[in-house]
Amino acid sequence: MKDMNSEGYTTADGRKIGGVLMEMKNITLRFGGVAAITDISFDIRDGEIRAIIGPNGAGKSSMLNVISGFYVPQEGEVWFKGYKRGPMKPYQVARLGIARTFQNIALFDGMSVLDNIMTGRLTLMKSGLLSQAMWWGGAQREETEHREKVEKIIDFLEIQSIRKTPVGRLPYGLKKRVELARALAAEPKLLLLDEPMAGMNVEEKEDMCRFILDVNDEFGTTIALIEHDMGVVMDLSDRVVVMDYGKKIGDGTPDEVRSNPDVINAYLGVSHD
Ligand SMILES: Nc1ncnc2c1ncn2[C@@H]1O[C@H](COP(=O)(O)OP(=O)(O)OP(=O)(O)O)[C@@H](O)[C@H]1O
Repeated sequence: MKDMNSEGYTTADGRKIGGVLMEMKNITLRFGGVAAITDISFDIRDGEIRAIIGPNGAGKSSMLNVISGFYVPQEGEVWFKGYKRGPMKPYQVARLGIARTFQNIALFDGMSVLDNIMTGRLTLMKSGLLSQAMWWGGAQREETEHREKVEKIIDFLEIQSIRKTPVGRLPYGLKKRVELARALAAEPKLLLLDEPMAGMNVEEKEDMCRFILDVNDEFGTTIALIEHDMGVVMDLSDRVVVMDYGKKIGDGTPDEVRSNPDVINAYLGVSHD
């Protein structure tokens, strides 16, 4: 990483990263007496791949849910695109340009791959039922545009051959790819990935890694992910936040994090599987 400032920085591999897209300021989140997150601050820069890692129960999922707007922290502030974000409904978050995948795949098993991916565009669709009835040509044109965008994503993620297959019949790795496709269909500015490699074999992990890098490169999508697999995270990410027992114990490039003694003690020295 070179010349980190408010305008951005340049990664070791020469990519230009922009200014702050999202900022978490002193976030504290409690469930009854349990503090899942204690006073954590960090930012996510425009165009970067940012990982949040940590042992079981460290608070990663809780943090992803704060970023996605699903949880509202008791203390602290969330800033996105220069505005302080208040409590929001999921569709409002989607309209802001934030999309996510889930650890336990959340797709419609009985529906085809294509139809599942189309659901990702729902928040972008202007035509409701009434306007479709009154303005049929316009609605058709809109439908065609949505289909074209979705077909582009299908090509990009190399899932043309399964576009008509019901999702329930697909192997796990492909379901994960379809979920990524659906999230991308919303054309997010910030894409949140919840343990994208969980449960995958080595080959599936390599594929997923390649697609995440390609999405970032091709669409310029900023990506924040939580992940257990240390190796994958270190290969993929520009910067990494490390959590342990709800606190932030490290934040920096993969190399910086790897050599941080607190991180080594809390995370790397322990087996978590
Ligand atoms: N809905 C909830 N109600 C009560 N406690 C919760 C809830 N969600 C999380 N917690 C607690 O908050 C702490 C952080 O949990 P969280 O799931 O965020 O960690 P994690 O790092 O994602 O763990 P894992 O890697 O096992 O998924 C844990 O002590 C957990 O038991």
